[in-house]
Amino acid sequence: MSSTGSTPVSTTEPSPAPDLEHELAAERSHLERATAAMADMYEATDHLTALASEEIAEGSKNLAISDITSDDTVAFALGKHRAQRLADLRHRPDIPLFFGRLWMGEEPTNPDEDYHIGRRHIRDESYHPLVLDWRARVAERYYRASVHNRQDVLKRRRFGFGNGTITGFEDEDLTAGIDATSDILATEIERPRTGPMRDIVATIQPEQDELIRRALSTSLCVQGAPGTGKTAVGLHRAAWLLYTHREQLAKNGLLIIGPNENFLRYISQVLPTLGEASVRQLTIDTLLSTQAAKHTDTPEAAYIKHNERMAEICRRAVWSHVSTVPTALEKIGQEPEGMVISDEGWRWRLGYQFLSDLATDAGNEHQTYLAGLDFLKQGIISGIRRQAELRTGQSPDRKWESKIGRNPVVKGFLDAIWPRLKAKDVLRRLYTDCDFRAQCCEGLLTTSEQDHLAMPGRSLKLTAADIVLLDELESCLTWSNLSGHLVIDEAQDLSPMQARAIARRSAHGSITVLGDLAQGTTPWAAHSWKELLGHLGKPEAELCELTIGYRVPEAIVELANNMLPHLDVDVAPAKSIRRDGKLDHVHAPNPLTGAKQAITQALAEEGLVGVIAHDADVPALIEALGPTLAQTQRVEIIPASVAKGLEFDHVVVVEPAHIAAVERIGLRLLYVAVTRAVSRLTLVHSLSLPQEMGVG
Ligand SMILES: Nc1ncnc2c1ncn2[C@@H]1O[C@H](COP(=O)(O)OP(=O)(O)OP(=O)(O)O)[C@@H](O)[C@H]1O
Repeated sequence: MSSTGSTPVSTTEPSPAPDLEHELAAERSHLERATAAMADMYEATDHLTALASEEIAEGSKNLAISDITSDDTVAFALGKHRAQRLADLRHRPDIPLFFGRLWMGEEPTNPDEDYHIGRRHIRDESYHPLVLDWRARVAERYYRASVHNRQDVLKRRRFGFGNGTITGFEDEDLTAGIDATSDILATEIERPRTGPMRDIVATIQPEQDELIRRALSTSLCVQGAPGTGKTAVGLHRAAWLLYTHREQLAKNGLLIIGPNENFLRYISQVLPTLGEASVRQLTIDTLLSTQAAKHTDTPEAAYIKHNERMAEICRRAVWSHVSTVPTALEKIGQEPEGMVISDEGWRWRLGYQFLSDLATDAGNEHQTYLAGLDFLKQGIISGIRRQAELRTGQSPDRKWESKIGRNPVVKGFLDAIWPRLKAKDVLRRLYTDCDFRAQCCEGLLTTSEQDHLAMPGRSLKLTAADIVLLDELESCLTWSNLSGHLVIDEAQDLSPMQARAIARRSAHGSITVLGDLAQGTTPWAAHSWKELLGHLGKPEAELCELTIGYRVPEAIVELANNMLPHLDVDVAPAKSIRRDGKLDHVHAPNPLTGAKQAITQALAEEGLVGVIAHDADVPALIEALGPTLAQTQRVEIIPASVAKGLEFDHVVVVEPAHIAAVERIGLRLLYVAVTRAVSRLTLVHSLSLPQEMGVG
């Protein structure tokens, strides 16, 4: 295949070689036309939306604040839409308007169709497409067609770009029957990382495209070794879903959930460059509001609170408040045979059997506590209404019904048999009432485990795990909100209880779960996707595995694969498509001085340098490096616990044995750290390297 240098080269052309310079000039002029057409689209959008806003503003003149009308709401929405649309149409010279071209048909010399493929649709004044959005149906062939399955494609062209202009292209003749490799793809994958994550829209691989374009109704779980493109797939899937199901998702929402703010910052630019600036990207803590926690659990308490057994304990804690009919009748001073309700001279009787059947149905047929209470109340009102209809021959109205609902006997009975509950009160009772706790935890937690839930005093000191439990309790009381589609990255780290909270937010939607069991570093990290998918409420989700590594070069992948058998998970190792890259290990009596030298050397090359150390070693490292190195734009110092998902051209891992020594998860933290390297990895150590690394 051709190279992407400043001169275009084409090697796989079937027929007489075209005049490449002439072709390049034609492509550049197409780029100019597309750029001009996009500027026209910008102008037209600006003009139209400004007119509509003016009209609405004119109509709202002289209105008082209290007169806010639906027009004002429309104006607000329109303003927001306008800003987004204009931002999307604004030309950014650093983002090429197209990256590929497809010729389709049967006759290689006379194609029927010819499309340029880019990040967004661009049309000329007569609505003729100049660039097709990569998400359009026909563009799928750009990613999937091969010599083995041509899908009507005759030729595929990939463009090389530099400084906002086309520097070259390479052509692939799909009718020639020979597989080809792409220099443009290789260059793109090996390009130095200079900032946040980029989109991969120009070089999406067939196995990735397969996942990106899976139907909205399909829930997917993508397991993949480090650097196999899981995050990239998740983000491009989000963009594809929004394009294909815009209206539906505008109503029901699409959310991206990531492990921490660092990670969200790193991925934050991908969707906006794909024209999707309004997607909400949240950490799991923001989604569940756990940052509001003012207190911290002991590790033992946190572990128990995140365990799936807590789901049943919460269920019992709520439903155990339901009393029996005889107890409730006694409590409100009524006879065991039933309840007598007086209302404006009338006396209505509801017998024991009627009440008992109603209470049983309320418990059996309603999955939430408050829905059960409502069913019971409505049942009592209907029972009385039926008697009223028989006696008076008339059907009472709604006003009468709500009066009966407020009747002291009816209210007293409902409070006694089915007291109104608040999630916080239930949690407080679980933590402070020893007998109640024992009753709810029976057969689920040992007594010493139960003790970790105990809390002295009456005031609830909420921890992050407590907030997740409140969410669970809340869901036993009433239904939570639902969402259209959720993309959950680094999902292996979710606890069963966090997964259940997510499940409640996507009960009627679908999800894309991305992760790597080998990178699980929370105390409750998943060991099996099947189990986690069950907690996420999607046991039927399709499980797929990606194994081709696009980030980590072969020599470093080999090191990571040495560690894999020691990580206690059953996942496939990565196969890197990158033959470049360098792995060094430097023995330094003082690892801080060694790190300083390694960073200085790393800075001699292009790209970002990530320095990863045991969390506790980070302050000393920053001090040792001094302000010049520690604050260099190209150097980032990362505690091992938050390195997940990130990548750097050169990674310096400081004292790997310290990281590996972290209880239970040390080796996995080290596995994550070494797999952040795009080109070069230096291991700086004074202690012996952990033997699981299999390094000399
Ligand atoms: N088809 C592709 N073309 C070009 N670059 C790609 C492609 N697929 C993935 N990459 C690049 O490979 C790197 C790794 O991708 P990504 O972060 O999505 O992997 P991951 O599987 O989520 O990794 P990890 O498990 O380590 O977080 C990124 O820089 C991404 O842009």
